[in-house]
Amino acid sequence: MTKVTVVGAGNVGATCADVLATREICQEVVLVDIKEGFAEGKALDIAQKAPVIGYDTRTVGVTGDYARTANSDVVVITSGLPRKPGMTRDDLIATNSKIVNEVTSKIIEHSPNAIIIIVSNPLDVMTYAAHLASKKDRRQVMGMAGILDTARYRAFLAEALDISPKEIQAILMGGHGDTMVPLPRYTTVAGIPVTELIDADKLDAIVERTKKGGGELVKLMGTSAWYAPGAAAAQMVEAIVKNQRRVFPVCVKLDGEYDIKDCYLGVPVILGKNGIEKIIELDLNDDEKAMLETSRSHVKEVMDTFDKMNAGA
Ligand SMILES: NC(=O)C1=CN([C@@H]2O[C@H](COP(=O)(O)OP(=O)(O)OC[C@H]3O[C@@H](n4cnc5c(N)ncnc54)[C@H](O)[C@@H]3O)[C@@H](O)[C@H]2O)C=CC1
Ligand SMILES: O=C([O-])CC(=O)C(=O)O
Repeated sequence: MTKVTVVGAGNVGATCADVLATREICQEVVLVDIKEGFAEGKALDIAQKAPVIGYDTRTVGVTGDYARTANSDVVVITSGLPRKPGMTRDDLIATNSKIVNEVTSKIIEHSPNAIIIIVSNPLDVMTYAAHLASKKDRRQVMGMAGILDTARYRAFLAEALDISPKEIQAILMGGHGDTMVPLPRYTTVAGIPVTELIDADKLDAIVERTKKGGGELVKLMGTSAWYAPGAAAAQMVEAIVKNQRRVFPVCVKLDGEYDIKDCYLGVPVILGKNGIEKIIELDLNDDEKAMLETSRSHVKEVMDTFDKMNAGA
């Protein structure tokens, strides 16, 4: 039986659980929250949708009962505060690092073999926090951001070109923030380089909109997005539990790849039953390397803030 736990039954966690169940990605989903009754309610609602839509996945909700999460194959951590208008993702570090530390330790106690996917922000540094707390191999602790960021980029391109978003293949690198590095040189429309189909200035505008894509939604809604993020995390779970070996941008600790060490950044990987099966190293040009370095140095600064907070704790 494939069992997946989603910690945090808020907007992103509940959406992820709903996609996992609706698409029958696993047999059982356990939703956990600290708000009394909240996860139970969300799980019951998803279970009651099953007869209408027609799916078999069982959905269970618990309040802080980690014993019920035991022997999960994959755990998605979405617990933590979302940002409000005027905040950056990095502003969430103090609250969310405590939550991610605590939750990861409890998860590992009951599911030592689980592959962990972090969603909580600031994403790259929360992946670092979970990796430290779990003491697991770096291939088994990863962050979800790149699928979401490329989905935004692909959606904007599809709209501009008036074509199906399914036709757009893209990859993107770097931290999950305004320094992310979309890669138009590696973007195609059914195999046709996107640069042959769209003017450079329009493409530049789409790249800029993508970088600030999370903030655009926060401004519109007063809190951050959940449909695309929840679905993106579920897509990573699917690649792992079905050993699909799909290629996605995923946040992982770099250990010499791209000449970067000890930093958590989004890079193209092959995702399969062991987690990160392989990191793909692209032959970046000088401009792309410079953008990746800017992103690395920003993430490293936030990692240093995390280290200082922990040293003082
Ligand atoms: N990586 C990415 O691309 C994205 C990341 N995010 C991040 O995901 C996180 C969740 O966002 P939302 O679901 O919108 O927030 P939300 O506020 O709707 O849900 C968060 C849930 O976490 C729960 N929680 C807090 N502490 C907990 C603990 N110790 N144990 C279990 N549950 C706990 C809360 O009770 C709440 O139900 C935020 O940090 C947000 O910034 C959101 C969208 C995209
Ligand atoms: O923008 C936020 O705070 C949430 C997030 O990471 C995203 O939607 O990309």
